[in-house]
Amino acid sequence: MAFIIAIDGPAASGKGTIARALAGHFGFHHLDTGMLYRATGAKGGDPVAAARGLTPADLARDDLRSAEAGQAASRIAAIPEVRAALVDFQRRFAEQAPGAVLDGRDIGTVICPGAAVKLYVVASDEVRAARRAAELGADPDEMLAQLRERDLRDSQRAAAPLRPADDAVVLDTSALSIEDAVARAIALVERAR
Ligand SMILES: Nc1ncnc2c1ncn2[C@@H]1O[C@H](COP(=O)(O)OP(=O)(O)OP(=O)(O)O)[C@@H](O)[C@H]1O
Ligand SMILES: Nc1ccn([C@@H]2O[C@H](COP(=O)(O)O)[C@@H](O)[C@H]2O)c(=O)n1
Repeated sequence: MAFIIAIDGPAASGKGTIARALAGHFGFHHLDTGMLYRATGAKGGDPVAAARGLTPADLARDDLRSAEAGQAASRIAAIPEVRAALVDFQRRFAEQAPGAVLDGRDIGTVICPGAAVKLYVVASDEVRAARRAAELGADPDEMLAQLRERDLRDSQRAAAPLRPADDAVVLDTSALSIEDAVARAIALVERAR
């Protein structure tokens, strides 16, 4: 049976950074599930048809990491039929041997509720905005407003809202370097293996 690590949390909290590092450390597969929603939103047209017809080329677009793509993703991610269209792919990905790390918003709660390890990665709003602004070369205040708007939409939607699973371990990266955050995550996984 595959060893599944589920990582959820609000925007720019460091989920992807930790997920990639864990996958590299343990030799596991990694899926950034936010890219599925970003690619769906970026396709335009009917979002349900877009999600059902996602192709590798859609996921390889070079404009998916932008703030605009994040906002578009968050809007279409509230549509239950869009989410339903992406479930099977994510669950199949998670079952790959020897293990998989998936990061997103509903991995521990909906996609992989039986995951061996569940992390809920958080950081203060200001720290997240500063990190994302530095990454995108954007204004931190504008970033702060955008992240808060996205988090609110993601946590208030009826379908698979952003929230920690009851059995998730919360990891606050506000005051942690990337190296320290990754070291803590590795220690948590080691404990569960
Ligand atoms: N502990 C940390 N210290 C400093 N910078 C960090 C830390 N963790 C992540 N970062 C940086 O913050 C930014 C956001 O991190 P990351 O992309 O991992 O967040 P995320 O939660 O996956 O975001 P999203 O929700 O948009 O997918 C990146 O530029 C990353 O390099
Ligand atoms: N499992 C997931 C992953 C993402 N979303 C939505 O996509 C948006 C973009 O995600 P990023 O991780 O790339 O920032 C995000 O704001 C969510 O609306 C989701 O619903 N479920």
